[in-house]
Amino acid sequence: MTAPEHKAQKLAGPPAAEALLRETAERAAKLAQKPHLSIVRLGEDPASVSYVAGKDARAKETGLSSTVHALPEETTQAELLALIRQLNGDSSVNGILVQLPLPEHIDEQEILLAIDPDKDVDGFHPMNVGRLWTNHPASVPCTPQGVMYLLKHYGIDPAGKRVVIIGRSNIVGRPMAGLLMNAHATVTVAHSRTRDLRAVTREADILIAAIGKAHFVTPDMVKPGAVVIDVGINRLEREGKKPKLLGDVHPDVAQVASAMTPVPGGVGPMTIAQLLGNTVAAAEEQAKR
Ligand SMILES: Nc1nc2c(c(=O)[nH]1)N[C@@H](CN(C=O)c1ccc(C(=O)N[C@@H](CCC(=O)O)C(=O)O)cc1)CN2
Repeated sequence: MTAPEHKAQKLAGPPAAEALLRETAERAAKLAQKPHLSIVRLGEDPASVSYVAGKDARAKETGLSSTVHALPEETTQAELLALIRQLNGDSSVNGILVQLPLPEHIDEQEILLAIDPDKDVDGFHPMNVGRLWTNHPASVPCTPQGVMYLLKHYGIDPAGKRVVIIGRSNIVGRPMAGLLMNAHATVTVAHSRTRDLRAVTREADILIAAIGKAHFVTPDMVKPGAVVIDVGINRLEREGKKPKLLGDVHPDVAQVASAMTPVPGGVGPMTIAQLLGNTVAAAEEQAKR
């Protein structure tokens, strides 16, 4: 007789995202003014078009108002800066988000720096990055903050655990490390120059993959019983069909892990829910003034 194969618990994103959206809607309803989110998008990249449409629709369903500024690809740096300054000065706007990636001719850092830190609902402004790293977080990037919510939703406490994050991007890896350190985890950030990556990842009680390479994490890289969080969304283009979405983690890892997020339907839905949470939090702070 063969032993039954171990299958990890599925950490599904939608129930956690719905819980966060319900809390966010309740908080929004308590404010005298509907919180307003301004979303800026340049060009017609299909993924960005779809994410921005999702943000706009979810905002309205959650009792916020939102405006999408869909600008042509060839918008200049000066024109984009002028729009951001106008939104900074508009007291009816509580949150500003510039969808990434931006076209190559735009200096992304200058744009993110121009957003009023109090309206920076993406948490990308250096002021908000500093607040996170000094353990006084204000606005925190939506995907890592969403991962923290997801872990809590499923009763997974990172305190005292060994956490390995693969990837050091400003959107996920770095802020994820800050949040987990603030939550009392022992954190390692691995990346393309890490030596003997497999030995490092096998130390993890919680392994977070945010590399952007389809099925990069294989079962031999995972300690049996670890929790695995897959932040990757890799689009596999297919002739005449919608692109297939693949995570950074190979599905066979479910035979080794105790719990694992799927792709799609894992971390992805948390990003938009957390963005709306950040927008309501910004509106609450602004209402105190
Ligand atoms: N200004 C920002 N730009 C980008 C961010 C961000 O947080 N701020 N993150 C990503 C993209 N992103 C939101 O913008 C995002 C990614 C994934 C999802 C999501 O719901 N994914 C679903 C699958 C959706 C699909 O079919 O494509 C899932 O994983 O289940 C939402 C938002 C880069 N840019």
